[in-house]
Amino acid sequence: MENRQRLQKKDGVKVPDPTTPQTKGRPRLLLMGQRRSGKSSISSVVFHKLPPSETLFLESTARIQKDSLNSFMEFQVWDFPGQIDIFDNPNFTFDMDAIFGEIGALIWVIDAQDDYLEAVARLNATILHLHRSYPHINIEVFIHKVDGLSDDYRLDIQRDVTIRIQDELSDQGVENAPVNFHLTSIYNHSIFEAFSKVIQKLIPRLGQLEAMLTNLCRTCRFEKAYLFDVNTKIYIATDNTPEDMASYEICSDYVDVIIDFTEVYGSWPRSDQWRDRLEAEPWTQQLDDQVACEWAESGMVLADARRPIMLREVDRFLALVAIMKEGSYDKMPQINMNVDVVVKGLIEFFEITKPKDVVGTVQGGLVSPGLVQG
Ligand SMILES: Nc1nc2c(ncn2[C@@H]2O[C@H](COP(=O)(O)OP(=O)(O)OP(=O)(O)O)[C@@H](O)[C@H]2O)c(=O)[nH]1
Repeated sequence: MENRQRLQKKDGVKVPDPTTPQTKGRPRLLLMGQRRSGKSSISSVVFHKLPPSETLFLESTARIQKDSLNSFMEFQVWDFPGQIDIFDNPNFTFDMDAIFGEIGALIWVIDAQDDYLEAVARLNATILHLHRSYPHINIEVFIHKVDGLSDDYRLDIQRDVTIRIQDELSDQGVENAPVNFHLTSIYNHSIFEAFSKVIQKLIPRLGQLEAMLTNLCRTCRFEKAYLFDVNTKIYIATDNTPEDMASYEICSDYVDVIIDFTEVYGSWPRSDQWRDRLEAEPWTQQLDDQVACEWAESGMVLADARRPIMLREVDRFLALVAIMKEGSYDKMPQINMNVDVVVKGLIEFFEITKPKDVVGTVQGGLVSPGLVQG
């Protein structure tokens, strides 16, 4: 404790206190890397919706910044000051258990527009330190600021960084360390895509979520379905069809539009005339029965490909967004029924996979959604 206070006075560095109650039991994402590599910008853009151009005015981080995020799952993001090397600090010995004990992932940010050799050397030293005591920590390397670089050059840098790390680790006798690489920029969707991959590894029984979405895509003839965390636009799961950045981008932009729209207009009353039309042929059902969700539901058709996109709110954090095939609008009642079943399954999934001390004892298993074949 004395050490901690001394360091705080000396360097202005706030050392994490392992006894702080709000930090217990939540997976933690640590953002580390050299000064000015872009850590605070990433955290501000992804978790606080800061427009990327405004990161130019961010000040250098002097203390460890801890953010607690109450989302579909509670987790923390710790942003480390670039000038501090926690493994080689003459002023203070850090409490490694307090930092790395409950970690979900270590995100190491490398500025691809700068000379990255020192950053790679520090990352290597960090992996070697961690490997001894915490061999299971996922290390996610964000090769960052790739927006100004050509596609070929990006891949060259990724190859070079990967080789430098793998060579050093194998020279030190460390094989199969869990290190993954992502090319990122705050100026496009790549940073959200990379965070999606990182967060997905923290979700227990992710395979079950993916199976639900795959099943939904098959029965409703969807091209692609995503489960979004609406506040961050991170996708928590998708179906098993190949990854497609363009689909993710359009669905993510759609989430933005709906959120903005809902914030401005909230829910709106429908006129009797409009209601009568919606309840007539071919739907022939009360509108309240057709609208499967009271909160937010939306559909839109892309003019170019005539592919509808649908969005359905799952709870206040999550939304299901899917790209349908051409002509799917004719089958909307059936699709709505299936989506409804999956939404219920998703709600149940998150109830069951919550930490036991939050929900108490859980009995029974997941409901296997009974979908109606299209
Ligand atoms: N071109 C480009 N610039 C970026 C990107 N991300 C961050 N930057 C810029 O990089 C600079 C440094 O960003 P910071 O987020 O302050 O860096 P940091 O790693 O938190 O720095 P310290 O707090 O000193 O450790 C800012 O001017 C950002 O605008 C990116 O994806 N592309």
